[in-house]
Amino acid sequence: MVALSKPPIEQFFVKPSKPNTNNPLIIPSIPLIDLSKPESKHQLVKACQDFGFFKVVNHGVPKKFINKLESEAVKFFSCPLSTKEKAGPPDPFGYGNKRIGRNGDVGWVEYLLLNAKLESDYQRYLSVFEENPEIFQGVVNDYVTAVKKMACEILELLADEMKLQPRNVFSKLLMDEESDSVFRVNHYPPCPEFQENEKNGRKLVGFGEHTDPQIISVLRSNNTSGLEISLRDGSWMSVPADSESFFINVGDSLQVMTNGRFKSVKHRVVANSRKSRVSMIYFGGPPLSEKIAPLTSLMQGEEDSLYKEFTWFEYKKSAFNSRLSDNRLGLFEKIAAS
Ligand SMILES: C=C1C[C@]23C[C@@]1(O)CC[C@H]2[C@@]12CC[C@H](O)[C@@](C)(C(=O)O1)[C@H]2[C@@H]3C(=O)O
Ligand SMILES: O=C(O)CCC(=O)C(=O)O
Ligand SMILES: [Fe+2]
Repeated sequence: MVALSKPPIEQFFVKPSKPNTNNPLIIPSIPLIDLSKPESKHQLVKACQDFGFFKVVNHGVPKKFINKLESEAVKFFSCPLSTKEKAGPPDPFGYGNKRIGRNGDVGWVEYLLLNAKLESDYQRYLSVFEENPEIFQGVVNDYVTAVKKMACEILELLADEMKLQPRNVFSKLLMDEESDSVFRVNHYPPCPEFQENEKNGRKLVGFGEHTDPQIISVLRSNNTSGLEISLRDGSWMSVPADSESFFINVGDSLQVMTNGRFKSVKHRVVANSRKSRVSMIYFGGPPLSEKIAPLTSLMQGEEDSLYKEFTWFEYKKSAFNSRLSDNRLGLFEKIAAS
């Protein structure tokens, strides 16, 4: 078990939310997409429109890359706190513990936030790994390269199905040398002091509700559940963990580029009092100078753009000044004329 430093436990309680009002006979389920099947294109578009979230199998990411990264991550998080803190605080990259971002959000989580650029200098974090420090960098590079390839394939299938030209209209933003993508490894340690509260139906915030600002996020976790997505009626749906699959979510920037057709899904993580959860997420983002606006080729007839144009730099700056649960895109929405 990993000992994390203080803050009162009440700060980590999930606020009560709306009960599920869906017809219990039509329980929504997470779309499952087999990337090896030709019908996946159509299913991908539907999942991005209906949920902004889906699970993929036959993803092509080698199992050995996933296992190696998980074992390096577990090794890192098992180090004494004083050792891990040498890799922090995150500014924006590095080791973080309980504090998420710069604006007062807290969660029962510790994490490593890294630049996803392969040539990034991880020296500050590597010094923690006294033996063979270069192994960590190699393992992250292999994993990120494979996951980015899968993310690009998904984005190209989406563009194909929507008849967008060129088919790399989204994926080229991740492939660009200047792509501003981030990689994060989260560890939610068990919290035995919370067991009593759990009996009263309380939940412990691991990572508070939010949407991801980038284009696309690719998540893989161990077999401890905790991830929840927000449904249209405002209720929360728990996503059963599956360490063999990847979970994909639409980010704010893709919502804007599709003029709201695809939904940037609100999600959160509830921590577990008994089991630890380890997740790794690749956030595929565009270059800082990239203009983000609805694609003209997608706009039909008199369709108005729902968003003011912005560069990724502008959006990112504004996002990083916001709290997790803020509606970040709100500032960039055009007010419809009445
Ligand atoms: C509270 C915050 C943490 C975050 C930056 C922000 O100000 C608002 C967005 C947050 C988020 C969510 C998705 C990713 O985990 C993340 C790295 C990102 O790009 O936006 C985090 C930011 C963070 O942890 O610094
Ligand atoms: O750790 C997880 O499972 C999800 C975390 C998350 O949503 C994030 O880091 O943006
Ligand atoms: Fe997220």
